[in-house]
Amino acid sequence: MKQRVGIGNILESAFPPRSAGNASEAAALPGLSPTTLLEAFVPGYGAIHRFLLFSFGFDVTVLVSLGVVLWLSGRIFRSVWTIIYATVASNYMAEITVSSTDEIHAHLIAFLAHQYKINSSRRLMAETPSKSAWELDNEDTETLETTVDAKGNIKWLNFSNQEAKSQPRFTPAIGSHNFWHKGTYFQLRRKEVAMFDELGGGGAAFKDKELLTLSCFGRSTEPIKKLIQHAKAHYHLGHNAKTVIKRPAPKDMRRFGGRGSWVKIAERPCRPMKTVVLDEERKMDVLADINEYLNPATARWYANRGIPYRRGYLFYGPPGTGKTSLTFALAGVFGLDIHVVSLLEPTLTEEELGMLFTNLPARCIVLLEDIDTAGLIREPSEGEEEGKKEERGEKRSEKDWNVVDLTKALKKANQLSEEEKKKGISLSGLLNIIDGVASHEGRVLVMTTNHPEKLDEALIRPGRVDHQVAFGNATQLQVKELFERMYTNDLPRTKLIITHPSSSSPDADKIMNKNPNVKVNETLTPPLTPTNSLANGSANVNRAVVGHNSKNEKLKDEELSPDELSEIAARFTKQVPDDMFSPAEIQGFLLKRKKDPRRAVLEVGVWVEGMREVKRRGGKVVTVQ
Ligand SMILES: Nc1ncnc2c1ncn2[C@@H]1O[C@H](COP(=O)(O)OP(=O)(O)OP(=O)(O)O)[C@@H](O)[C@H]1O
Repeated sequence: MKQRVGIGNILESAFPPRSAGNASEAAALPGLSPTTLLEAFVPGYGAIHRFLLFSFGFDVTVLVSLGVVLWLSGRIFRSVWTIIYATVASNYMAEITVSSTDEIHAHLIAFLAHQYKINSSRRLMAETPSKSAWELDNEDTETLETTVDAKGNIKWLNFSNQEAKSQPRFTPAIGSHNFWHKGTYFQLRRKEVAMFDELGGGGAAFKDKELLTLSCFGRSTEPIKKLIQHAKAHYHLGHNAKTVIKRPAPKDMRRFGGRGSWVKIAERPCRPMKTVVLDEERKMDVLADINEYLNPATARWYANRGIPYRRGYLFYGPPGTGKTSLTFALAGVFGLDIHVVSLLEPTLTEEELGMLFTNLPARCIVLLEDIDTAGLIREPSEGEEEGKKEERGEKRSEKDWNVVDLTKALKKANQLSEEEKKKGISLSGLLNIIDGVASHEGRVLVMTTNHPEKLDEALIRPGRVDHQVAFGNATQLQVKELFERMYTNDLPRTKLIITHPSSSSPDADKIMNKNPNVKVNETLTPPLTPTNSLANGSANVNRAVVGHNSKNEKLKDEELSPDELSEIAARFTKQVPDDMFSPAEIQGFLLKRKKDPRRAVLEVGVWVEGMREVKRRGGKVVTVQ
């Protein structure tokens, strides 16, 4: 019979168990000693034990027993701790949970990412933050320059490694974390939960949602509320001089309702009101009107008189005359977010639009751009429909119907309903949402259009549109203003760098208090492409960068005094006819000569003639730029 030969067997035969006759051994290893127990559970343990005992005089059982005792104690301690913690947590701890569908979640995560205490945690999650050009500009420590080598080759700016240089953001990983804040000990639990989410069309799927639970000792949630408030303030601190633009969240997120129905799509520096070239009186009218409306006392005034607290504005005029620009400047002045809605979005239904309006913040601007192209459909009344049929000669008696007609009619009805479905929002639906009984109060609604004459009367009746502002092509005065604004010397670029609360200066609160740990860093205005230095390089390079015109080379990048600028602006303005070009067109012309006002003066005559010709022909492709 074949015998199994293993290491255990070999050791067994080499170190057989002592005979029971050995009295001292028997006393040391009684029937239920740890060694016999281990022998029962671990095959071959006895032989190993004897080998180590005989060879090195080392009783491994002592070590193993110690390990088992420690492991058992650990288990017992953990179980006891869990029970104690659960008892303490349920009786002596307060907690607040935040869902990732709410913006507070983002505020808290951003705050915790900044918290040096969390940063020192051993379990972090690395995220690639998406940053806008403005944020990158604020963070750039070095100012890039375009340089020219000895051979006259231009070294253009290159951003190929910008992704590599960008700093990841570290946030607390999924799990538990502890930290101190303002003398309070907090526990943070971050976890993902799968939610059963019904999708449109009868489908369903599991969706991940994150829950953030903050807890602290004590029966009051006050410290957590303060922490959340602090996180919110911290988040908004960097956004004070920014205008936040939001749009409806994707369809499956909108379903949860709440403030998560809107998502931030952009955040840009506030547009100063003075950069919008518009008749000063008209501008002041709008500003005063909105200022009056937003005053908290006005809400009471409206309520006392039973007037719905809503205000609508219609900005109308040709393309590129500043309708959107004024909306952004207004948002900056009043510190409001802009909620942009496109009524052409195919997935947006009337109910959803209504829900989106009910989830607007108390004060905000809602922007409905190009309302005339929004494809709003006015449901025809029965009379109108009959009339149309008669016009088309479609009216006939019931007897006239045959099977072919019937099939055609059914097919058409199906197609129509598909089209209707795609259109999504009807005029009556929109009217209801704007000022129906359940519609939101407190918002500023701005509708823009290039064709006010195409709008339905009902849409712009007082109550829906309370203030209309006309925009037109630039007057000569406005042309001068645009010119002067383009060539006014920039003030030194002032960068506000909020220093990251580091371990040496850990107090993030200093940022929140009015004694901020804020470093104001003055740097020069961004460098110009070195056209002057290029002039010393090869003639080819010079032409490539400078573009054309060599006559005014010596005048480039020259700083103009206010008097000189005003004089050049007057010469420029004289050549631009009143009310012919939109501010956007003039801005486009000037932008191509943004470092060279005198060149703009020299070339504007040719440009005006060329553009006049293009407009006369009704063409779209410009021959002069
Ligand atoms: N009145 C203005 N003052 C200053 N800049 C203007 C003015 N009008 C237009 N611009 C400039 O022209 C560009 C387009 O302007 P804007 O989007 O505000 O025009 P709009 O009237 O909303 O156009 P559209 O009807 O096509 O939406 C912007 O870069 C803006 O700076």
